[in-house]
Amino acid sequence: MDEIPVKVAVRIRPLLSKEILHNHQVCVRPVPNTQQIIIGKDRVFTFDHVFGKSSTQDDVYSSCIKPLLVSLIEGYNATVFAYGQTGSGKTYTIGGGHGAEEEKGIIPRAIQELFQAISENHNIDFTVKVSYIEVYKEDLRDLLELETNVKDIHIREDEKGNTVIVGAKECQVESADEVMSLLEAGSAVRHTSTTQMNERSSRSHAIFTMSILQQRDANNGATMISSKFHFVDLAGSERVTKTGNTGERFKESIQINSGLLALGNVISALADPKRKSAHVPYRDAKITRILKDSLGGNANTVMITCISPSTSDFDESLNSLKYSNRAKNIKNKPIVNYNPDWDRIDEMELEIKALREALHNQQSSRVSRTSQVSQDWSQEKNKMQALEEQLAQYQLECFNHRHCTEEALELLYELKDLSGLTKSQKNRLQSWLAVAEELRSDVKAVSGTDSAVSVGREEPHHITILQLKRELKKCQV
Ligand SMILES: Nc1ncnc2c1ncn2[C@@H]1O[C@H](COP(=O)(O)OP(=O)(O)OP(=O)(O)O)[C@@H](O)[C@H]1O
Repeated sequence: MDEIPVKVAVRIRPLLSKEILHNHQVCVRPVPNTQQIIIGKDRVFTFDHVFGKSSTQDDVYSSCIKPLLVSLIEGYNATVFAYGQTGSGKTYTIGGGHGAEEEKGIIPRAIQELFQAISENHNIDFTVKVSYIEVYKEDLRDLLELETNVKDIHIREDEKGNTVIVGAKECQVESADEVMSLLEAGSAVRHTSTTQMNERSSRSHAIFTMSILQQRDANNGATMISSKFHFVDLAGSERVTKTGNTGERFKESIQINSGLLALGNVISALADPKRKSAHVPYRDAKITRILKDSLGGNANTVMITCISPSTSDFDESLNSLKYSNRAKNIKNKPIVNYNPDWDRIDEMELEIKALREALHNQQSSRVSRTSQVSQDWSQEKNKMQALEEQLAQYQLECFNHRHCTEEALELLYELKDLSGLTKSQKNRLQSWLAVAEELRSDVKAVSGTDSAVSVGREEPHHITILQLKRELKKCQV
């Protein structure tokens, strides 16, 4: 598997009218007939492509993107990402679908060319799908389906380690016009706002993806090939002091800068010549997770660094050039993606796994609630049982008392009939009989009617339990 370096292009935009008005000077320019750029008096950098202020959209597309589109159709994944300070020309270069024909950026041109190639390749059956998401303050938003909850869009890795975004809408498209309307609709709802540095500043990282599936003639070898082209318009790096951002814009700046810092750390780790097994901090931000395959992975990648020519932006431009200079050392290993069904199955498996996890979490919270209820219920049941036993015990004691009283009474009556008792004995016997009679009527009052007792003579506590159980059932209903 060949290693191919990430290609880095630098584009210098022209001075804007307001900069000309304020008499800004130019501090950076291309060195004629080379791929070099000079900033300040003598800082020179070399890149794969350098585009000066009069470069056209077509120049950038033809040199940087056309080869990627060719490789896309061959089955390789491709990525182009625009990096640079706020207001340096990233969105202009990537192109959100607006503007006159010659002003159209990379995406509209790639769409046009892809459908041109499809119409010329009659023996290949193409299926094209597009998705469009943004990373806004570390949340993923579906720009083609705004109703989708941000929590339902996830970045996952399939078993081969490829990055997949699950949960975002993928629209199957049949024509360039159809893709253009989706691109325009998505770009219109992207987070943008006016800042001191840019009238229409992108406040999010946007990722427009075209996925193509090709079914080729079986005689030509592989039957199915799939590939993806990511077009990434990063939010611009910004100095909070310079932008004067406050409130919500300030919070956005912090998130934007920390995402770009994470990207810088990934680039540094990958570009370090001493790196062999060193950790690459892809997981530090959503944007670096999304770009994992494109930086050090299996895609053909082009980074386009946009810079402002103005002396007032000297520091930012120099930083961008240093950042991009490092990125040149990143090596990717592009591969052709055969049998996309497997990839689709992997994606579906990941989706199922995510759904299973969600279901499991839901179930376990329900189980814990149910187990609390059943715990309470079993405590109540135990209490009832203890009460039942206690009552049965009382009932039994009561029965014994009554039994003793009855026997005592019988004996006393027998004694009463005996002759030869002294008067005082007769008197004592009489008073015992009175006490015993009284006791019997008390016990009767407590233990119920005679009939109940007569049945209960055998097993009085069972009757109580049965009654209690009936009462219990009534309570349970
Ligand atoms: N090569 C160019 N030729 C002419 N105008 C340009 C060029 N590049 C950028 N501009 C103009 O500069 C302004 C800022 O450009 P753009 O919005 O693309 O910057 P950005 O880098 O995307 O900014 P942010 O990060 O704030 O979104 C726009 O008015 C755009 O039309």
